[in-house]
Amino acid sequence: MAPLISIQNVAQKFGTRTIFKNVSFNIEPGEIFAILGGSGCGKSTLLKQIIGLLAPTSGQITVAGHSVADEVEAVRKTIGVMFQSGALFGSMTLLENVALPLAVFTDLPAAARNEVARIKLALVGLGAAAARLPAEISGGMVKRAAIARALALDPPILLLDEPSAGLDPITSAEIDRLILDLRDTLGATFVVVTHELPSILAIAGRCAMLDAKAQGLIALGQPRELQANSTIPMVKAFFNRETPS
Ligand SMILES: Nc1ncnc2c1ncn2[C@@H]1O[C@H](COP(=O)(O)OP(=O)(O)OP(=O)(O)O)[C@@H](O)[C@H]1O
Repeated sequence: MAPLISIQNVAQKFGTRTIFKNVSFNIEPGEIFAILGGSGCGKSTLLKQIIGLLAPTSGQITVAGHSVADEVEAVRKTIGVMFQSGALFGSMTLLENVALPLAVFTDLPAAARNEVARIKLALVGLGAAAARLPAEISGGMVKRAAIARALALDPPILLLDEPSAGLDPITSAEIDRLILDLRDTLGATFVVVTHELPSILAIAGRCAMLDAKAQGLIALGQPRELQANSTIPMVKAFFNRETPS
């Protein structure tokens, strides 16, 4: 099967500063793929490149067979994004937040948009909270609602930037469970940026680790395999919670 996302020899420079170079890996349909690495190594930059918000300095990215450089509109139709901040509109109910992409990108009438939004909220366990405002719900519920909004247009690929950030361990584990369930029920592919080791071990089939000092990829593989066998100090340190030697 062709890879769903193909990243080939990708580099990003800002001015004369290289963030990363020679980054290459594929993501297969149905995977939950984690992108890891310390602050500033370029995780969010790579997500922006995948959705065509930032053109790589060099290299090629294709998504579902479409070149991001040449066919960005086709690429965007295949991807739902949850940004790090969650970014729900505070003055809108959860139902209105989830229905918003349907109003912007489809010709569905309001009643149908609301019905789809209700279904997406039910999928993430928020069926009873449709009329609430973001300020009235917990941090975990905000993340769920943001995931529901990313699902609004039924994209085959979901990019989640730190879905567990700021959550307690139990709520974080509930978000992990939700991601696994959505992958299984929808057959969607997930690309998840995260720092949370328990989440990575719980959900990711494979992961890629970027490193600022190495200016690129330092590990690619199954998390438990990397945890057990990597000899790279930064990778060992991350997976075994040690100070790098
Ligand atoms: N548009 C830009 N112009 C200049 N520098 C940038 C730009 N965007 C990002 N950077 C720099 O590139 C580096 C990588 O940023 P990025 O946000 O991708 O890191 P990250 O791995 O997602 O970090 P974090 O875990 O802190 O979110 C950082 O040093 C950042 O300051």
